[in-house]
Amino acid sequence: HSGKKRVDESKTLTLDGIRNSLIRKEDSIIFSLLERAQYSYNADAFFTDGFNGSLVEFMVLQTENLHAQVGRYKSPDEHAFFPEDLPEPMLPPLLNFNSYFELTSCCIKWGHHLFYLKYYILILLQWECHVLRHSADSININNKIWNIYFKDILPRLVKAGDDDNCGSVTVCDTLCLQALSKRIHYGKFVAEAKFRDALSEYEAAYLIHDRKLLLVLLTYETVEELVKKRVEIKARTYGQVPSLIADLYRDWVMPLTKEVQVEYLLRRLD
Ligand SMILES: O=C(O)C(=O)C[C@]1(C(=O)O)C=C[C@@H](O)C=C1
Repeated sequence: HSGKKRVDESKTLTLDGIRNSLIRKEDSIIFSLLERAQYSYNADAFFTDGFNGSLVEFMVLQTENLHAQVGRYKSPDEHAFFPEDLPEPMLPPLLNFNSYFELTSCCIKWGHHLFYLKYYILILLQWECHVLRHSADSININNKIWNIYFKDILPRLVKAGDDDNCGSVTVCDTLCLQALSKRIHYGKFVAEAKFRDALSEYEAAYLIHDRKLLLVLLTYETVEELVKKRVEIKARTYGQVPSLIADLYRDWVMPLTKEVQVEYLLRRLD
């Protein structure tokens, strides 16, 4: 029994489990990119007057503002594009090892011992689920994702020009950016699983801070081929630009996921 329990508990940390999670995230990415592909580029949505920002910045910031209030960006697999401008959640902190300390100070301050008792218990139950190292919090490549999305991905995906759909376009862009960011930053979990599977190799590369070696260690060409093929097949069932979406995966999505992995592994033992 105990053997089986160990396997169950570690299921979420295995590379296979994490790869399945990446597969599910593919659907949101493909679907939101194909929705966006119905509209033209609509540069007006990205025009910034240098003071108020662009319509799409407004949309992403306001969406993040709302989601932050229910604690979205306290989760280790969520990364905001405008993290510095977000409000604290209205809900009690969600339950991981780090929030134990926030919670303690909160309780001392307000004396809500009973109210928070259930959260203390849940924290203890979830102790094991704290998968990533603390240094993971400092990795957020959303600025890069933003620039690549507007400069490289969109121009390949959509027609140039305007079709007077600025509003719809900003909604689509927000969804695309969030889906891409979530998948790419999931690289942290992929890297953690790989590190645990091959401690000594990754430790050796970490010690000499060798980015190239880390990249070689974490790259699986055959898996990348499979991902590309699968994305192409999925995109074909929805729309007319299957190979383009697969190419975007090859050129941007997978390389950025690997970049997050390298960054994570470089800080994993700090
Ligand atoms: O599945 C993995 O091992 C990953 O690291 C994910 C991923 C990807 O982005 O899909 C990235 C690098 C690997 O070469 C293969 C695939």
